Amino acid sequence: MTAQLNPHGDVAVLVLAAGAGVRLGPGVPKALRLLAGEPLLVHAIRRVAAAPSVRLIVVAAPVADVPGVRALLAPVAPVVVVAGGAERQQSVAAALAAVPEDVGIVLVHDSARALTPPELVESVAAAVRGGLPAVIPALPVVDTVKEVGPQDRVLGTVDRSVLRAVQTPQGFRHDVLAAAHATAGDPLTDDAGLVEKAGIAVTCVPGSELALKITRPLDLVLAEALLGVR
Ligand SMILES: Nc1ccn([C@@H]2O[C@H](COP(=O)(O)OP(=O)(O)OP(=O)(O)O)[C@@H](O)[C@H]2O)c(=O)n1
Ligand SMILES: C[C@](O)(CO)[C@H](O)COP(=O)(O)O
Repeated sequence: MTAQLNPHGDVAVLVLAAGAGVRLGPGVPKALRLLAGEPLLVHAIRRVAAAPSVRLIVVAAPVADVPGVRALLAPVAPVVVVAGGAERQQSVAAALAAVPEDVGIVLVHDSARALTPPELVESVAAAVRGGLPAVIPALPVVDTVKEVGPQDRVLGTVDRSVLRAVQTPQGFRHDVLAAAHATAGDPLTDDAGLVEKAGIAVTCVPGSELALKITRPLDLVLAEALLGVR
C-alpha cells in the first residue's frame, strides 16, 4: 500500500541513491541491491515515509535509473525523483533544488542507511524545529583510534572521548543548507561539513545502531540479521 505523507508537515527529506556502491562489489547501483528481497532504497523510503512530520521526499537516483526508480517507488510512497550527480554533494544539490521555499526543514539522508528508524528522522527534525540550525545524529567511537604516518608508523593515540561517528539523516534549516550549498567548494563527505565551513553551529543528537551505513558486503549480512530479529 502507498504511504501517505503529511501535507501539513514541515520537513523535506532528500534521499540519496545515486552512488555506485563500489565498496559493496560489482553489481547494480547500491540503492537497487537487494536486502531481504527488496532494494535498499525501498527499505529506506518506507521508513522515511513513516515519519509523521515528513511532507516531501526527493530521491536522487542514478541518471540512467530515474524512470525505473519512479516505477519502483510508486507503490511505496509519493516521491519526487531527480537525477543525481557524480559526487554525493552534487546529488544533494540536485535534490535540494526540487524543494519548495516554504518547507522549513530539510533532512539529507543516505539510502545506504536503509534501516534508519522513523524515530531518528523525527528526533533530528525536532531538534531543528527547536531552534538549532544544523543537527546530526552521531554515536560514540568504540575502537581505540591511532594517528598513523609513513610506513604505517603510529604517531599517537587520539582521545576518542571527543570523537563521534556521524550518521544520517542530517537536518538543517532550509535557508542554512541552501546557503551552504550555494557557496560550496570541493566536495565533502557530508553536508554538515559545508555548514561547519560557513561557521554555523552543528549539534549532535544521539544516533541509532540501526542507522548503520551499508558500505561493504559484511554490512548487508548484518542488516539482514537485524531485519530478522526485528
Ligand atoms: N554521486 C553520489 C554518491 C553517493 N550518493 C549516495 O550517498 C550515500 C552515501 O554514499 P556511500 O554509502 O559512500 O555510497 P556510494 O558512493 O555508492 O559507495 P562507494 O563509495 O562504495 O561507491 C549513498 O546512499 C549513495 O547512494 C549519491 O547519491 N550520489
Ligand atoms: C554522510 C555520511 O554518511 C556520514 O557518515 C558519510 O559522510 C558518507 O561518507 P562516504 O564517504 O560516502 O562513505
